[in-house]
Amino acid sequence: MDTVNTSLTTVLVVDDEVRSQDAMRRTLDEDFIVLTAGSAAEARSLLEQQEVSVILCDQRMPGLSGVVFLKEVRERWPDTVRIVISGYTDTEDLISGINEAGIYQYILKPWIPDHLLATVRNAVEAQGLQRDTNRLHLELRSSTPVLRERAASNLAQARQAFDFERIERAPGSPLDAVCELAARVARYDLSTLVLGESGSGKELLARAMHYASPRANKAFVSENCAAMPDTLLESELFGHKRGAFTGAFEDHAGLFQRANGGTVFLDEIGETSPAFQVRLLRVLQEREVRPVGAARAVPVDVRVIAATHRDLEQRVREGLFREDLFYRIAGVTLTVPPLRERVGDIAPIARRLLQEVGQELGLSPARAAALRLSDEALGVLMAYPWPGNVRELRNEIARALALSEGEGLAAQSFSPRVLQGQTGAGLAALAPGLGQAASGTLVERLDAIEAVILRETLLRQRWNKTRAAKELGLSRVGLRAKMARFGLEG
Ligand SMILES: Nc1ncnc2c1ncn2[C@@H]1O[C@H](COP(=O)(O)OP(=O)(O)OP(=O)(O)O)[C@@H](O)[C@H]1O
Repeated sequence: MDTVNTSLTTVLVVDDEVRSQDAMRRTLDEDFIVLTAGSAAEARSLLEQQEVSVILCDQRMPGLSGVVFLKEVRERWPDTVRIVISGYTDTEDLISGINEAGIYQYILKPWIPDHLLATVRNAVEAQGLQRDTNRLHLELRSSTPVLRERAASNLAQARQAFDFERIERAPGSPLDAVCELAARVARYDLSTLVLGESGSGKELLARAMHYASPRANKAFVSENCAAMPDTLLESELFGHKRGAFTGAFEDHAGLFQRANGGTVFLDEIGETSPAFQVRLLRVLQEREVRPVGAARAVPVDVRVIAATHRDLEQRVREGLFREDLFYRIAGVTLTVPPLRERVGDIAPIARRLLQEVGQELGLSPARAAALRLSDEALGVLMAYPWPGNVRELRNEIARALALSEGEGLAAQSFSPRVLQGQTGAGLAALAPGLGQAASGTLVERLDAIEAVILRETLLRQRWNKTRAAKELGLSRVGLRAKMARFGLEG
């Protein structure tokens, strides 16, 4: 069992296979504190000792299935985000337990490191936002005048928190035009498609639209359509009736019903299967959902905002996305540019994130507001292309702030990949290294080329040695030996 650690975001991996534990740790430990447990008993004992934000639990463990354990976790530690990892899509046990255990996401083996990392990052964010939304809607439903008054003031706060003005940007930013159009269409029930790379701010924009619309006092619910197989996604969005499938012990209202009167944000719509697209199209056309196993459909009144990082029109041309659904969801299309195309936005966004993260780390609002970013630190942030966009910037600031002392961030606190300033720089950008290959013995020249290839791969893989070794067909040990030989450090 791991030693106990204290940190902002802790992820607990529960898996009886040490090799899987290690693989997950390697994928996650740049961004999170990762604890591992080989059994439910070990996991319980860790949970009793410290706060854990996310649990990744293998479905197959000796003596106890993942979802059964996660059901217990839900009861005892309800704020924990629960993710199950399984090699089996439709086992009865999994389906029956998944709703009761309140599973945030379901990841199929073999999992892909980037996807796993993105899922956990999203889960951490969702945890914070969901808590706020739940509180707000609980209070709005409550009936005493005092509580209603409080709820109204919470709604005012939410409106302020998700106002378009809170989408940080520099004067003249390309985001101005996007926000202006979004604000203009927010009050109409036009279906909206938000395009943009992962982490660029699509959900933030969708939320701002919701709170600027007449639907603001109803729920905003968000679902990542790439996260689960069709059967679960359908049950999650449209609900199911008791007895609809093995283990459906109770009626379950889907997100569309729960968001009635409000807004449903469907993230990663481009990843949905043709079968699911047909069902969604029917719901949107008929404005009613039929829960799985139900005889009758239920009318729903929701505004749908969909998002994707894909070129959806291209997918339509390739026959991967239904054209009729595309036109149904893309009444208005908004495109959030990647952060590298709006370098000017980095300074205001970084300052905002520094304050937010400072408060999350326990600083008072006044002390968090006093945190400063040195010019040198800002220069480093502006030189980096941010492939993971604002989400990556946020994680970098959180990490750097946790490591630094004093009143602000110094450039040295950033991680090596950000300090290097470039990812995907390519061989051309590393020409000085190649210059050394122009003279010397054959062995010396080949060495120089090898060093350049290693460095380029490591930069592109953000110094993740497992991925770099895999790409180059080396073992991790072999890669480390070569890095030591060429003086490369990550
Ligand atoms: N302009 C901005 N100002 C302040 N915070 C921002 C801005 N853009 C994004 N963020 C923050 O960055 C994080 C990622 O944004 P968001 O979740 O909206 O991205 P996304 O495009 O929906 O990502 P994904 O497609 O991966 O779900 C969130 O914490 C969000 O609040």
